[in-house]
Amino acid sequence: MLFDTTIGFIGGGNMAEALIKGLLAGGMSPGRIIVAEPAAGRRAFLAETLKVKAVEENTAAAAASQMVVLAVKPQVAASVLSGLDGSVSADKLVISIMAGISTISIEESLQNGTRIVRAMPNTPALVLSGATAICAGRRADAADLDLARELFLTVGTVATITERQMDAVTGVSGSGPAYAFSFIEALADAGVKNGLSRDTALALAVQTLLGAAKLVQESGDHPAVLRDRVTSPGGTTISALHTLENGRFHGLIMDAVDAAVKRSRDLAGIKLL
Ligand SMILES: NC(=O)C1=CN([C@@H]2O[C@H](COP(=O)(O)OP(=O)(O)OC[C@H]3O[C@@H](n4cnc5c(N)ncnc54)[C@H](OP(=O)(O)O)[C@@H]3O)[C@@H](O)[C@H]2O)C=CC1
Ligand SMILES: O=C(O)[C@@H]1CCC=N1
Repeated sequence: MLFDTTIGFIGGGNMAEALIKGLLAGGMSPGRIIVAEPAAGRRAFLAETLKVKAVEENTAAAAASQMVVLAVKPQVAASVLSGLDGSVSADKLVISIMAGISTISIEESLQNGTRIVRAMPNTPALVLSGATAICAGRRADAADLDLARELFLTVGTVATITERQMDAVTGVSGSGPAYAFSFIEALADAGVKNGLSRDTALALAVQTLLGAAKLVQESGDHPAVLRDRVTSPGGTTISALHTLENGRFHGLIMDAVDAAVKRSRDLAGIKLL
């Protein structure tokens, strides 16, 4: 059971905060959560606002926990993993949310038979609307995947995938909120350009994205079908869509995701040993 588990976060940044908030909202006791974070100000913030234990040493958080969540940047993975020494004993479940870093490389770096589950969450987890994909490392079993699923279900939806699909997930839903934020910003800017106040333009843009996403989700209709229902013959929408397609909107989004997928594959090249 997830809520009977003690969880140690290595790295107390954006994603750790989002996941901890979800766990607490789901009913987890803050006393079961310990975060290792080098920045004193950040430790104080996490301890004060979330009432969790925040420590400086990664080994202290790992040693005190049954589940260890690796929530540091991939670029510091090598030094963090080597610094964990024996604090991650083989009986612990390790969950890595680091982009690009494979379960095999973490297994080889820890060298003690630890079970690893890899996950790719996203920042809407902060408002319990995240989308996470998980996959098992070589030694993780069904119970480990279930526990990880329970963890990420506290902050949104969870899909189980193969590790080969993890780079694609990173490009689509891991990085995806950033594309959506850019789209919302551009839509609001266009409203301001055409005379709306900034507040009104932003509120309309946000609700339009929220509503459109909800309509896709709840209707089950293909987005192209729903788009046709907005697009009156000779109307305004088709003029806008024409402009988007002249700018290769569809292809541009696909190219952008391809770039993120490629970067995720490149990050896998970071040597952990
Ligand atoms: N942000 C996102 O949308 C997503 C991120 N991820 C993955 O999650 C991981 C964390 O990302 P995110 O939370 O955004 O990043 P952040 O930079 O916000 O968080 C990382 C935290 O780790 C701390 N840190 C740095 N060095 C160490 C160390 N040696 N030991 C312990 N902690 C350390 C950082 O402190 P300081 O700032 O002082 O250096 C920071 O607080 C990354 O691997 C990323 O790929 C996955 C999905 C989505
Ligand atoms: O930009 C990044 O590398 C991380 C991984 C997915 C979202 N943010």
